[in-house]
Amino acid sequence: MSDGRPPRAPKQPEQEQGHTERTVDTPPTTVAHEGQTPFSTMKGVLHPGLLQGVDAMGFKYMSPVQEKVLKELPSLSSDCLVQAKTGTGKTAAFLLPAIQNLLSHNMLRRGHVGILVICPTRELALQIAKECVDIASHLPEKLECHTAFGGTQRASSLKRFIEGNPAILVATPGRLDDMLGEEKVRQKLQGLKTLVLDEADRMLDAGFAPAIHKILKRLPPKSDGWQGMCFSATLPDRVNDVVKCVLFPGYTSLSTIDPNEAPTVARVPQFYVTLPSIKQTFAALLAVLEKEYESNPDDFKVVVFGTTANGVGMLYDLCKLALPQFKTFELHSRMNQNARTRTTNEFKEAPRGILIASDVVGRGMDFPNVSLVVQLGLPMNTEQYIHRVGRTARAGRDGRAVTILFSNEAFFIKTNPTLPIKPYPTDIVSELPKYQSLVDKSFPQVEELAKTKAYQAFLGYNKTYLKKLQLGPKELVQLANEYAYAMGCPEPPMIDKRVVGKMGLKGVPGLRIGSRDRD
Ligand SMILES: Nc1ncnc2c1ncn2[C@@H]1O[C@H](COP(=O)(O)OP(=O)(O)OP(=O)(O)O)[C@@H](O)[C@H]1O
Repeated sequence: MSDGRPPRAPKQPEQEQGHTERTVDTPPTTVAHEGQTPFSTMKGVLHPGLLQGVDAMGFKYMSPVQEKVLKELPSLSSDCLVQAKTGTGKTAAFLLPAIQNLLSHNMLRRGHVGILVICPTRELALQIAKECVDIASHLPEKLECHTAFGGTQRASSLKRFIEGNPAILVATPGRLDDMLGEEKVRQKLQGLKTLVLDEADRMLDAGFAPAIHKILKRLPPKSDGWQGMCFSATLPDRVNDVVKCVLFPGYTSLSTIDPNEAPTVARVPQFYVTLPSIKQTFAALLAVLEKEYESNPDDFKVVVFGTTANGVGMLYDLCKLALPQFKTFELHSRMNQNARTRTTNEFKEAPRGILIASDVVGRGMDFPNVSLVVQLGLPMNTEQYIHRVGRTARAGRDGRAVTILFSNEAFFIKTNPTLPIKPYPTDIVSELPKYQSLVDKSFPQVEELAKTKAYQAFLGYNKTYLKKLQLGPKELVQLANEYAYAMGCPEPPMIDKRVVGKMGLKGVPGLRIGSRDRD
C-alpha cells in the first residue's frame, strides 16, 4: 500500500456477507453450530500434533477468528492485523499459525526463539504460555515456552532462559526490554520467525510504544522476513499509523466485527446506573451486586473493576465486610507477584465469587464463567470499557455488564453512543438507604491507611479527567473529600506535600497537607 494505510480485507461480497452473518458473534464452542467448521478440516494444513492438541483442549470447531486466520491469510506466515470480539479465541488464532510455521519450515534451531509474543500484563503472559503449552502438548518434539515479566526474580529467570531451549517466549515489554540488554538474549532471538503483539492497540499506545520501539531496535530487522501479527478486540484508527513497525505494507487485515457494530459481545446486556452524588458510590455497588445475585443466584461469578489499585484494595476490604456471604478476591498491581498469580489461579478455578480488580486483568484474561462485570467509576476510554465487559460472555457463555457512574461521569454514556448501554432496569437510587447502613456499619472496620491510599488515588486518577468531568481543581478536592466522608473518614485524610505537588494541586483549598505514616 503506497499510503501506508492497511489494505481492506479481500473484497468478496457474497462470501464476505455470508461470512459476516456466520462469524459475527459466533462463539467458540464445542457444540456444533451451523456453519462452524471442525478443526479436523485443517488436516494437511496444521500438523497432526497441533490438531490433537486442540482436540485435547476440547476445541472441536474453529471459532470464526480462528477460521478466518487459518483460511484467509495468503499464507500462514503472512503479516496480519486481526480484530475479533473479546473471548472469541484470538490466542489460538495466533498461536496455531505461528507454531505451524515453525514446524513446516523446519525452523526450529535449538536454543533459538522462533516465536515472540508480547502482551501487556504478567497474568496474560502466563495465560498465553499455558495455552501454548496445551496446544503444543501432542507434538512429537517438545516446544519449550518461556515467560518473561516483571515482579519475578530477574537473575534466575534469565539463567533459565539462556541455558534452556526456548522456542517460544511470551513476555511483557518492560522485562523483555531489560533482558534484551544481554547479548546472549539478543543472540537467542536472532532466528525470530514470528512476532505477535497481543492487545496490539494497547501495546502500541503512548504508554507501551517507547518500550516496543526499543525492543524492535534490538530484534533482527523486519527485512529479515519475520512475520508480524497484531491482534486485538479493539483497533482504533490510530493503530493503523503505528502498526507499520511490525507489519510490512500490504499486510492482511482481518476482522469478524461488522464495522457498524460496537465490538462488545452482543450477548452481553449492558446497563448503567447514574448516581446524583459520589457519596452513594459504595451503597450503589452493594445494591447492584445484591440485585444481580437475586436475579441469578446459581450463576454468580463477578468481576468488579475499580479505577485505581489502591481504590480496589479499599473496595475489597469493604466488600469482604459488607458481603460476607460471598467469597471475595482482590487483584491489583500493588500486590506482590506471588499473591497476584495465586489469586488469578484461584479465581479461574472458583465456581462463584466476586473479584475486585484493577486493570491488570482488564484485557485478555480468561476467567471461565464470569457472569457479570461491574465497572465502578469512569472507564479511561471506550476501549477499556469494551475489554472489561469482555471478561464475561466468553467462549459462548452469557453475561451481563453494569457500569456505575456518578453525575459528572455520566458523559461517558453520551460520548459513546455506539455502545449498547441502557439504563439499569431497577431504580437503584431509591434502594440506596438500605445499603447505606451496611456501608456505614462496615467502613469503621476498614483500616485508615487503606482509605487514605484510596483517597489519594481517587484524586490522582480524576485529576487526569478534570476537563471531561467538568471540574476545576477546587471542585475535585471537594469531590474527593466527599468520597472520604463516604468511606467514614471524620475528615479528609492527610496528604504529603510532595504528593500534592506532584498531582499539581498545590494551594488548592480543602486539602489537609501533612505527613502521614509511610506505607
Ligand atoms: N475453538 C474453540 N473451541 C472452544 N473453546 C475455545 C476455542 N478457542 C478458544 N476457546 C476458549 O475460549 C476462551 C476465550 O479465548 P481467548 O482467551 O483466546 O479469547 P480472546 O479472543 O483472546 O479474548 P480477549 O479479547 O479478551 O483477549 C478460552 O477459554 C479458550 O480456551
